[in-house]
Amino acid sequence: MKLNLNIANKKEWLVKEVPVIISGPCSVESEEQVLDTVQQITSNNRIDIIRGGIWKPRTRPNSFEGIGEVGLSWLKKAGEAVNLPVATEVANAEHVELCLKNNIDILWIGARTTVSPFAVQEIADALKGVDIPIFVKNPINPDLNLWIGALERLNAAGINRLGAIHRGFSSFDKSSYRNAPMWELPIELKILCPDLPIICDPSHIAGSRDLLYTVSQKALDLEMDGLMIESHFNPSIAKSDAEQQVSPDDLTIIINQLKVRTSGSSNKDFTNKLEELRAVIDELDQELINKFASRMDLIEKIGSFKKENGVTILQIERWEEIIKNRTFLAEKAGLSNDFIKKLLEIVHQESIRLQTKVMNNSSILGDSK
Ligand SMILES: C=C(O[C@@H]1C=C(C(=O)O)C=C[C@H]1O)C(=O)O
Repeated sequence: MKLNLNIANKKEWLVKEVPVIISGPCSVESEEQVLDTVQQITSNNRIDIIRGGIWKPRTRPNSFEGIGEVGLSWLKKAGEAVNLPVATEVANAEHVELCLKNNIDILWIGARTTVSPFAVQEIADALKGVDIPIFVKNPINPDLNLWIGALERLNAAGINRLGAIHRGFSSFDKSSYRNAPMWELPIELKILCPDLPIICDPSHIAGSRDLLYTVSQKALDLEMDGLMIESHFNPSIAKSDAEQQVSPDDLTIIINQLKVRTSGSSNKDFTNKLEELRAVIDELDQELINKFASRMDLIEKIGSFKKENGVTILQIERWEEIIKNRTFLAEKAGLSNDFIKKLLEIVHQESIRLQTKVMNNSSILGDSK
């Protein structure tokens, strides 16, 4: 099912050329810092929108919580100096009002605000009757409906220059990322609403400069419309997120390295070969489905035996044996360990679901096995 959002054509207001690049400091710190940064990053003529944080939601108190209202005019002036629109994050109605008073061109709702429907509704109400583009960052937890809900609330308030920003998700798992990308969520959003522009924020996903290029390139290969990359004229003295802000020179290097690929090609050799290969994939998928169906038939049979003999559904030893053996086989076949483990997990969940159905297929009035 597609989302029923009434949104303006992204090519008219935002995506003149892929990727749209939004850049600027994590936080506006001083009038000189924002102006210097903006002048230096725009010398490559590749920046479309200037960003700068004014109010910073910090996890713990006593770290830099943003310069506040005074920074709005510095941000706007810096944008005017390079003739580009400026964007900042809002978290409540007062922020919206101050941004509008200072002619900020674009607003975004941060990940910690998107999680709260009350906060999003307050912002949407403050925006009623205002024609301004708004981006919604994904909520910090991987809940697609919260993300969609925020977009719907803004759309219902009359905002139709809408976009989403993918900044990754908080996760307990230790990984090289600051926020797990979980690419499947923005992909699902894109499927549900193909017209919605999606911008990737590699700075918050990566959390460090060295991963910025890889994450940015992946976002473009997943057909995202643009990138929001934090930059600072001197990242080592930045008051917030110093490790993930990039210098103007490094920003240009990253942008120049990016490859923009197209979703199709008119080259006949390419399309013929692709069709051939896809026909083989279609057959293999059919085989996989048949095999899964046979496996699940057996699972149900085993379920009935277990039921007759009063044996539990979950058999940890057998399952551990399966994981050990199948990961060994998969590795020999050149498949990734992570892939096969995830696949087996889903298969096991389905086995348990089916056997639970078999076990419960009786009522207190009479066994219908
Ligand atoms: C099918 C069984 O039940 C469960 C499902 C399994 C499977 O999908 O292969 C394995 C072990 C059990 O946790 C079984 O006991 O063999």
